[in-house]
Amino acid sequence: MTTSQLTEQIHLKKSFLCIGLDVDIDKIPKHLLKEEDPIFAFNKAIIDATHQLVVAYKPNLAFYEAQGIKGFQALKKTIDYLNENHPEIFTIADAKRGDIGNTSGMYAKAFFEDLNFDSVTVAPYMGKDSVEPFLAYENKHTILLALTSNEGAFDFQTQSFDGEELYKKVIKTSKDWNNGQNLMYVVGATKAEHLREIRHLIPESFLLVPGVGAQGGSLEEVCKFGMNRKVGLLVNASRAVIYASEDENFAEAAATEAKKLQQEMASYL
Ligand SMILES: O=C(O)c1cc(=O)[nH]c(=O)n1[C@@H]1O[C@H](COP(=O)(O)O)[C@@H](O)[C@H]1O
Repeated sequence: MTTSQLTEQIHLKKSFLCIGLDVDIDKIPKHLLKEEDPIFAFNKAIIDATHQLVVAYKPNLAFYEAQGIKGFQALKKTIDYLNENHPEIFTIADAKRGDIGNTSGMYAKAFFEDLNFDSVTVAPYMGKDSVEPFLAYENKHTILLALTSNEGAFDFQTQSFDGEELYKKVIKTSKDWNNGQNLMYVVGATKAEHLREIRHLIPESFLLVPGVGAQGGSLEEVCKFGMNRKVGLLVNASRAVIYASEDENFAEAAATEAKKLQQEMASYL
């Protein structure tokens, strides 16, 4: 999917919501455990109830890997279900990968070819040759961790080296990498006050902004400082939406939470 197609969807749905499919088998409604594939059953119900309100879904790989082969099968079924039924929805493999070049090439093949995700999250720590194998794919997007939502972001990312904060160096340097036009960046909603400066560095790039809902980030602040003339934002919520209820009506409850976020987003568009 191209960024123009994504922007089109944002205007069509009046939403830049991404729902994080961070499915913890211990948190899903108990009645689903008798299903052959409880994780997929949960995802399918959430997708069926919310697809009109969102422009992206983001399964976090950790939740699937934690369930071994069954988790991988559920992930594969989920991405296939999305690609078959909702090809207009942007998909993000939240895998936070990045390794020496030939290994990154294999990660890129896994997420872009085998699983056919539109994008993958990548850590910048190993530099240019660890990220370029992802960038080589046309119409696929590499979402680089810039300033993350967690407390540990202050350990390295906001530290200054040669008078410049590391996350800014990451952003500036990455722009010159081959196929840098395929980059998007992660900026945590809990760090919204940094968005204004980030927008000076990358006025046009899409930002994936996790951290509203369970982590307490403000959607209003994110929009105020982070929105560009083409919107340029994907705001993710996982737990606050998908675990809105533990009862049989869990998908409806998730849709209600998603609708609240979508309506707030519509008011900023
Ligand atoms: O890359 C991410 O998506 C990510 C980056 C970041 O800085 N902070 C962050 O919370 N995330 C992910 O976004 C999701 C947030 O989940 P909730 O806090 O439940 O909404 C999780 O899948 C996190 O792994």
